[in-house]
Amino acid sequence: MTLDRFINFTPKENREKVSRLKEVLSELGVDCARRIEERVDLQFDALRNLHKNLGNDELFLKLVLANSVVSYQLSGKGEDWWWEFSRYFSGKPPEGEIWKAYSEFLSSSRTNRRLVAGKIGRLKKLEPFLTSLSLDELREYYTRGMVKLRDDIARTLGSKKSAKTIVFAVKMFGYAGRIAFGEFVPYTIEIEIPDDVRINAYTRRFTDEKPVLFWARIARETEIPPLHIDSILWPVLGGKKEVLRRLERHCGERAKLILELTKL
Ligand SMILES: Nc1nc2[nH]c(O)nc2c(=O)[nH]1
Repeated sequence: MTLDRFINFTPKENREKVSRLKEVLSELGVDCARRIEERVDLQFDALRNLHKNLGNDELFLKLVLANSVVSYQLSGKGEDWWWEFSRYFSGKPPEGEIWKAYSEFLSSSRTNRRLVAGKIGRLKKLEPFLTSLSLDELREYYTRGMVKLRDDIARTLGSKKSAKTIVFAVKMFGYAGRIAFGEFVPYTIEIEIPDDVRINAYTRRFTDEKPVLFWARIARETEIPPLHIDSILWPVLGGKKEVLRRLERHCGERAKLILELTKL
């Protein structure tokens, strides 16, 4: 029996704000999340650029997984990191082991300079898993909803299934799968939101509950999977001017609702 059962922990939350949050999210829905992912999120563009330049679906998908598991403690904005990744490997595709290519890449990176030894260690652990995968197996992970992918990466790295980089790898693989296979597979409700600094700070406006638990509940109540909620929130919370311009250009009337979320 855990201590939680003895302590009556009721998270404090701002009910009015949470109620409006749910109304806005429900009105936007998964369709709008998809539009933001594909037309507004600069990370999606970075992946499209890499895919075009590599001309190799299998390598592309594996690089996206590798990059996701070292996407933490960045020294710049996530959008800039994914573009740095895209440009670097467009010009210098790895010819051998991916972790070795990262030793060189991270030593010159502007946006991912911290904890480099630990990040290379994670990539070394991931390497046999990536090497073992064929393009058909990667396709199967994608078309079956990516839960097995999450479980297999978590086991390989010895991480929790809800760890930020694990669920984030699923998010980015969802982008990459769409680009490589030309088919949209929605994220499933059981995969948690990546609990990064942006999402964590935003969650505090509504509740003192753990972000992952809070967004899992909001996901159930709005029927929008947490990773799609992340896609609605994350780009606009970054406040990049280019993102705001794209939002106005591609989301029409719904841009106002999305911007309202940033003011809650
Ligand atoms: N929650 C999210 N965290 C991120 N970090 C990063 O580099 N990209 C993301 C993202 O899309 N969501």
